[in-house]
Amino acid sequence: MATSSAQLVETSKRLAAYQAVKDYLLPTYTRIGIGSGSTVVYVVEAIAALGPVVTASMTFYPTGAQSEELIEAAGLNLQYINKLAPGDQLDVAFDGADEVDDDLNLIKGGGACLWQEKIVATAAKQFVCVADFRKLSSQLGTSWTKGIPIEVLPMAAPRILGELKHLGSINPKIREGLPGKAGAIVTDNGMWIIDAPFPPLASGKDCNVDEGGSWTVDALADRLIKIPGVAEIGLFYGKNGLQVQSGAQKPVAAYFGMADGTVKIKTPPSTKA
Ligand SMILES: O=C[C@H](O)[C@H](O)[C@H](O)COP(=O)(O)O
Repeated sequence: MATSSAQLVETSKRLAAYQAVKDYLLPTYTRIGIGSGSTVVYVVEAIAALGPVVTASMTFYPTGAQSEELIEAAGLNLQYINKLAPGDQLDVAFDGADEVDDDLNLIKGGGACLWQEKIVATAAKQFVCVADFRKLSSQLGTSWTKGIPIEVLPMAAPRILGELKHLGSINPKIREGLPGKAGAIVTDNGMWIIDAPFPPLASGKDCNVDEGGSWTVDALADRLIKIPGVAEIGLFYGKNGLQVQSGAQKPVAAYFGMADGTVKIKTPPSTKA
């Protein structure tokens, strides 16, 4: 029987997740971050498959209601990031992405989780991204064209939409809830999501938007996060994950399940900070 494209995507997610867990979950680790989305389901499956001999000494930190349920349903030990002592770190965190560029900048938040994801990813010594082949991209905004997800305080949403248009976003919109349910989608944190499409974002620090050019990831992210009422943005950017232990928003590695059954692993250049 021919494999449907939906099956191919699921198989790819699974491949990436199992390989990432094999490479990055050491049996000595005790604190592990678990992100959100459909690819992370396979991360939890791969971890649970290791059995209690390996996982009983581990504690798992979710990034929202979905991953909390995943952890509990798999019989893994659940703990919350607010219980992590100041200065303590997770050994590793796994999470998905909506788009990944050549420098491992990410767009996240397609499933309305991003704020807690950023807190958990940056609390980890190593953040590892898992995805399928559709997420590979040379520039953010090329394959994920729905816009950058931005988590906002509801009362500030109209003003933020105006600011985003001013910065060059093309038709930013408040994300609607489920079909048949009127009103905006509400995040795990009681916020709304605005999806803000921008032309494809170059990587790096130089910004020439004032001369009619386009934004770079870092320049746009630095502007968006400063808009009053913005709680967090779905751009994971800045120093690469090999440069800083904990605090990095970018992964130390991104795993992509490919359509041909292989796994492509992208890592950042190991340049000094
Ligand atoms: O809001 C959702 C999260 O950022 C997800 O990690 C992201 O959307 C990728 O999800 P999926 O693995 O379902 O493609």
